[in-house]
Amino acid sequence: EAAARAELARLAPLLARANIAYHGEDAPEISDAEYDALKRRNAAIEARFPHLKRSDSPSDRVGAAPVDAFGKIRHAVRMLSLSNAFEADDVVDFDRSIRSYLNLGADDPLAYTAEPKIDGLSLSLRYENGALVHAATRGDGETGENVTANARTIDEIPTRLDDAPEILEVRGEVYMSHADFEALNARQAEKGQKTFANPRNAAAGSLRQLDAAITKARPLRFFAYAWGELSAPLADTQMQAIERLGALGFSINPLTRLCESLDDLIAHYREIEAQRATLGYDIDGVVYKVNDLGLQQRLGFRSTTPRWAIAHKFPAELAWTR
Ligand SMILES: NC(=O)n1nc(-c2ccco2)nc1N
Repeated sequence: EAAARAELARLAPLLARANIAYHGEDAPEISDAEYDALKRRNAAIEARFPHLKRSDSPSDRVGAAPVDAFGKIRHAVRMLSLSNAFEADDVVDFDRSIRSYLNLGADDPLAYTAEPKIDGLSLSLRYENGALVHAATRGDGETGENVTANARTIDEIPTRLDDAPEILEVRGEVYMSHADFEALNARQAEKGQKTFANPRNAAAGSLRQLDAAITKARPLRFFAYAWGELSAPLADTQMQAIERLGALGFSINPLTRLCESLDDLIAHYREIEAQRATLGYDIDGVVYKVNDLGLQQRLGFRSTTPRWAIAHKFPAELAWTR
């Protein structure tokens, strides 16, 4: 017990600093895999000794507090992170927990979508009557940074939509391709300016610029995969909603698939993993979501993650090796 208390006391500041570096200065000190492992360790101790959970526990935090330099935007619908699955057994547990929550039998049909988990930074885009009114980073999940001028410079982010619901918040990932990342670092080095550790940091550092002209000069991409506030439903299922976002003009990841069974999910995970090295951009897993939006509604959210989705991560790559 005393050892557990001491370990939690050691982990809290370590994870807090790693969190700021990862989300704040866009230059992490420890790898994602180490960060994930420390968070798992912390959660395991808290599960074993619930009364020892600290008030500054990293388990309750999503993302990082927005920095003041940007204006702040309060998300109408919280932007959450995803719980992680590392082994196939975690995926079986995920499906089982959903079936028990919904009183579904083991053999009742339950479809999921499987989408590549883009390793970039989350962005929320608010459209009113088809016009982009603001763009915000995730921040701490409740409040993000206003990066509207920056988002407008990204080609794959439409500033006007036809046939959209009056209020439509689209969520997705801003990312940079490997080729664009290498070329940017070469230009940065030539100019004697800082180079980036990996494409995610390059994307975050390029989007979170107070001078949008700098963002405009950076090769940023965007995949849409979720939504926030809606004045009318996009569709009845996750798959149809994604297709509707595509029809509205957003880039949708072509590896997104509807899976009718767990075996389909795992098969598609392996399919995406097999293509990982040739995609030309970083992914760090596959996101499974319950396809029926009525069931998603019933499943709802835990404190920081949806019950209806999980991120099935790939084994960590030893270092950023490309
Ligand atoms: N990062 C990423 O690619 N994500 N993240 C979600 C997500 C997070 C919460 C709801 O959906 N979905 C995908 N494809």
